[in-house]
Amino acid sequence: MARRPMGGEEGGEDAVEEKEGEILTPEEQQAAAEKKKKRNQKKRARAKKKKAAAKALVWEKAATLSCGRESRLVSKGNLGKGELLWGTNEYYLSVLYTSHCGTHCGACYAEMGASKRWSCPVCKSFSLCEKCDKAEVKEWHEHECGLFCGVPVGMRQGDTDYLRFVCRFFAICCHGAPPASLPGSRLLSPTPELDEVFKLRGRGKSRTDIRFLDCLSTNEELQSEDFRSWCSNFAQLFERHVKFPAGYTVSDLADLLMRIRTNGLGFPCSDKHGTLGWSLDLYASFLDHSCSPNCEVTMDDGGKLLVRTLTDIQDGSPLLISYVDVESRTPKERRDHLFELYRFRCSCERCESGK
Ligand SMILES: C[S@@+](CC[C@H](N)C(=O)[O-])C[C@H]1O[C@@H](n2cnc3c(N)ncnc32)[C@H](O)[C@@H]1O
Repeated sequence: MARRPMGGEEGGEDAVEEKEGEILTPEEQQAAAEKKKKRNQKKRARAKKKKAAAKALVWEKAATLSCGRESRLVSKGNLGKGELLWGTNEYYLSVLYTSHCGTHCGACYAEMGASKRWSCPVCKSFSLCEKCDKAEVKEWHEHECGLFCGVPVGMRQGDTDYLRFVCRFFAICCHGAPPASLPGSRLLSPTPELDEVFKLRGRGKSRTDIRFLDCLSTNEELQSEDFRSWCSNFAQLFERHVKFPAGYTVSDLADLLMRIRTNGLGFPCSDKHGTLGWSLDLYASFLDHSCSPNCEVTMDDGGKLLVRTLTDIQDGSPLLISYVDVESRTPKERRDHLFELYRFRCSCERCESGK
C-alpha cells in the first residue's frame, strides 16, 4: 500500500505514517504514536551525545598544542579576561591526598560531611557521597581496590597517593576507562595531536592506551638520586605483587613515577582554595608555568577541572598557569620551591627579568 509521510520532512525523523486516504484505526494510531515516540527518543539521545562531545572538546576552540621537544598550549584567537576555556573531569587521572580519602568523595571530590554514604570496606581508601554512590562506580573501583590490596601491607601504610594513582592507571589499562560518573572516563579517546607530540619526541611505541602519559617529560636528569632510587624500588616491589599490563616494564613504571612528580597538577590548583589532591590531565598537563600567569586552574563542586583566563590573551600566546603560590615568595624562594616540587628551573619572563 502507498504511504505518505506526515508531520515533518519527507522521510524525516518525525514522520508518522498513515494509510493514504483512510482514517487510522485507534490501534494503528497508537502504533504510529509509539513509533514516533521511539524515533524522537533516539533523536534526543543522538543530540545529547553530540552536545556532550562538543562540550568535552571545548578546549580545542581556545587552544592549540604546539608540539616539539617542549610542548605547550597556546591560545587560539584573542581571548578575553575571565573566559572559561574548558571544564571537564573526563580527561584526568587523579587521586585525593591520603588525608582526604575519608572526608572527600572519591568520584566528585566534594567534602562529604553528613552526606557520606559509602566507604570501601576492603581498601578503606575510597568513599562516596550520596550523589555518587552508584553500583557502576563501586564495581569499577573493585579493579583498583584489588591491585591496591595485592601489595604488602607496608606499602599501603602512610602516604598512598602514588600507589593509588598507579593502581587506577593499571586498572584503566587492564579493564578500560572508568564509568562517566568517575573522573577520566574519556582517557582512552583518540587524540591525534598527542600522537604528533609523541612522534616528535621520538618516544617510540606507546606503552599503553593512555598515550599522553608517555608524552610528558620525566626531567630525569634533574631528579634527586634519592627520588630516582625510590621510583625504581617502588616499581620493582610493585612488579613482584601485581600483574603488569602487557608490554609494560618496571622501567616504564619508574618513569611514570617521575612524570607524576614533574607534571602533577594540584587541584584546586590555587593556594587560596587549598589542595585536595592531584592529577595528570590530558590537556592541562601541557600548560606551562609562569610566575605572572595568564590563566588559572580550579575545580568546581562536581570535580570538573576549570581553566580560566586571568588576563586578555592575544592569539598565539602561550597559556600559562602558576604551579605554586608566587606572590608570598621572593624570586629565589619561588625558583627553589618550583625546583623542589617539580624539578625544573623556571625561565618565565618574570624570573628572567629578576623580578
Ligand atoms: C606540566 S609540564 C608542561 C608541558 C611541558 N612544556 C612539556 O613539554 O611537556 C611541566 C614541564 O614543562 C617545563 N616548564 C613549564 N614551565 C616552565 C618554565 N616557566 N620554565 C622552564 N620550564 C618550564 C618543565 O620542563 C616542566 O617540568
